[in-house]
Amino acid sequence: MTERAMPSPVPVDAAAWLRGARRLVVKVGSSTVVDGRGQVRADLLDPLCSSLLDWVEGAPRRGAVLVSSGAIALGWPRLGLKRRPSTLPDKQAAAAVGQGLLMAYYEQVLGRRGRPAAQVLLTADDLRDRARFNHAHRTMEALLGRGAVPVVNENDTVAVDEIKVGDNDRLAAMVAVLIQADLLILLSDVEGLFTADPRRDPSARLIPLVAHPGDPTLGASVGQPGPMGTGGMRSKVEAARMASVNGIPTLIARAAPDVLERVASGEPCGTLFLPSPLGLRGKKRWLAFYPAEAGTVVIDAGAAQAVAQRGRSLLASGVVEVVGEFRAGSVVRLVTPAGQEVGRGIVSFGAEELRRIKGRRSHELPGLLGRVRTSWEVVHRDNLVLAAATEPAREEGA
Ligand SMILES: Nc1ncnc2c1ncn2[C@@H]1O[C@H](COP(=O)(O)OP(=O)(O)O)[C@@H](O)[C@H]1O
Ligand SMILES: N[C@@H](CCC(=O)OP(=O)(O)O)C(=O)O
Repeated sequence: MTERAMPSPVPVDAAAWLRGARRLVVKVGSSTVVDGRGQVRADLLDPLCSSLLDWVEGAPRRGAVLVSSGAIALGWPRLGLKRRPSTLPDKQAAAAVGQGLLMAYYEQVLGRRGRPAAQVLLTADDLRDRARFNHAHRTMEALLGRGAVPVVNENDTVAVDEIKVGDNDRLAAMVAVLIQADLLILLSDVEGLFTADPRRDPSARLIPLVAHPGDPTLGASVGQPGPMGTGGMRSKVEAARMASVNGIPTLIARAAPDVLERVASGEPCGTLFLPSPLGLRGKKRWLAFYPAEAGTVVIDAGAAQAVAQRGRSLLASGVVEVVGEFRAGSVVRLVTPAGQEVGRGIVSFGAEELRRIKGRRSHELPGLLGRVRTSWEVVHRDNLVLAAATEPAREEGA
């Protein structure tokens, strides 16, 4: 776990990010939304929603998205179940009941301020496909442009493992990328990221600032989620990493009624994860989040260095092995022979062709494939994002 000072002029207090933000994503976990009796925690959420709208109305062209968990926790008592369900059909049934209750609450509380609450239910498939991602983006823009508050949750009723994002922390990071948010706030039942699970270790200390979210040792100390939570602190750290790679800072803080005011006033609270100075843009943002890779391309040390450190495209001469079956245009993982992930990218050749040309020089390729092309890059650098582990080397010099 690292607590390094940030050497650059990037703001290291959440207040500056919040003040300057135009787009904000706030995620509330199940324990924030639902009490032990299966009721909405209106005492907490009413003021929280109200301060969110105060922030939106505090400057022109601001918009906020709420990512809200709680459908299952609200739904199972209403469905007459004795305890939180453990089977998928029961969880899905509970979510179907609870999601309606959740939206009824948000419509009422946001409606008091004249703001429509817009239910947006997403699965990983909606963000995996570039065309669907763009549709979702346009819908969000339309909602924000008209002053609605999108209330996002995973589409639990239909989501099975293959199409699940899996937890709402990651979903919130994906939504932050989708709307090009300036700040992601993950609210939970804990002050922020600690050096150890504070429920188990009383000596655990709060980490106020994470300057390098890509640091692989970060998260080594995280324990299990709380009784209502799904992903726990691990998924929050992962979400913060995703956001950081995409140039978005993340604050993890305790969900208090006045938490946004406290952040805005500059009071130190929570853990702030700084964005990577090499924040991705456009297609690369999407690519970094593309959850399913169609195959793996093993590349040699020279190619890994060219791609990761010199910002070059991947050429056939650097390809050592091709794993899996995929078509041209698929997303593949690039790894070294030792298995270290270099990045992911959109490949210009199908697996079968790539096997024929691996290790060969560009001038040999027309003869091998029996056709000519204007470019022979296997993965063009514009279609490539580096793995978090390879980012810091470039960040230092940036
Ligand atoms: N290193 C850590 N720092 C902070 N919290 C941790 C850590 N390890 C485990 N936790 C636990 O993670 C819980 C928050 O995650 P979770 O229960 O999933 O919340 P939510 O429902 O808000 O998403 C906290 O209650 C805390 O006990
Ligand atoms: N989609 C689920 C929540 C999933 C989830 O990630 O929950 P949490 O860890 O409490 O944010 C629901 O609405 O019940």
